Amino acid sequence: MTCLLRTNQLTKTFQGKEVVSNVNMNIQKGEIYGFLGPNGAGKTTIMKMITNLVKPTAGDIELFGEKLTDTSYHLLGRMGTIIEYPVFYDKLSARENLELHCEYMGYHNKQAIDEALELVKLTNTGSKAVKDFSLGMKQRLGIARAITTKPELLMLDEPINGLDPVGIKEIRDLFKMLSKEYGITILISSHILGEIEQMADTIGVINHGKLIEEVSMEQIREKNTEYIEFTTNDCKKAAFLLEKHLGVSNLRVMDDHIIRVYDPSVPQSSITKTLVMNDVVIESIHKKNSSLEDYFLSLLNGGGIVA
Ligand SMILES: Nc1ncnc2c1ncn2[C@@H]1O[C@H](COP(=O)(O)OP(=O)(O)OP(=O)(O)O)[C@@H](O)[C@H]1O
Repeated sequence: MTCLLRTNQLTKTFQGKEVVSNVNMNIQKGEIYGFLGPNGAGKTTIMKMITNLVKPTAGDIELFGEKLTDTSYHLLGRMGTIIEYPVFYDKLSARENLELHCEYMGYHNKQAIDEALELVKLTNTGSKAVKDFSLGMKQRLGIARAITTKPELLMLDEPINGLDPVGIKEIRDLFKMLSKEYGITILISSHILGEIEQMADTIGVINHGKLIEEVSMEQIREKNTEYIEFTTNDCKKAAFLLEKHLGVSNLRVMDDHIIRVYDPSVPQSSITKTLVMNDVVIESIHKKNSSLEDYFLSLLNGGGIVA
């Protein structure tokens, strides 16, 4: 696989505070890379450095195999971006905004504007001024603008903000289509883990400015395990009984009342029977699957994957 975007020890300090620390990211050509992290983790700052809007304090960025410098306009022209909320000429229509953008980018292909508007379902907005668009329509127009010039890399900072569930599904399908059919590489940040889970090939997890994990979804799915979770009044006694009577060693006490058993050979009925016969109350018991959310939370809490 070819690496389309790579950062080497990328670091940014604002007023003496390091907000991005030695980040080494690797985005392969053709993949959808999901960038996950809580508010303030540093995602937007990294994206701004990749588009030359913010200058790194240290480290560097390689785009399309070339080092990014202050004058790398030819590299930036091969990217489509939405960073923070897209800004438009408010009094102009969707089409007029895209025409201006194409002119600015030196991209002369009127048909591409029709195609982009069609892809984001904004063909029937006519002469309506963008100031009268809903937030979701503006987000869709931002995506149209980012894809009009047929970029090789699309970089989208929280692009589904403001969209309703139907809109989110449409945009998710659009990204997948752009990736599969047009071979566009996509870097997308989102707080909505389920969205990333359904779209991304690779995820990069960032917390406090550090990239704490870069892993393929395939690897995460392989690590995904079934477990039995139960709520009880006495975790300590329950854990002791399960170990003594059923030989369970792979369990995790989640809090004062919740235990997870990661042992596929132990049936749920044996757990219930053992605990009830020894006067431990079970308030609820379920079979569950560890999801990306569990994985993400365990990383952010400083642990490894639960398994
Ligand atoms: N221009 C700036 N001057 C000073 N501090 C800044 C500046 N831009 C960002 N920061 C700080 O850098 C940190 C990272 O912010 P950033 O916007 O990159 O995070 P984020 O992961 O994109 O979060 P969010 O999802 O909330 O946008 C935050 O603590 C933020 O306050």
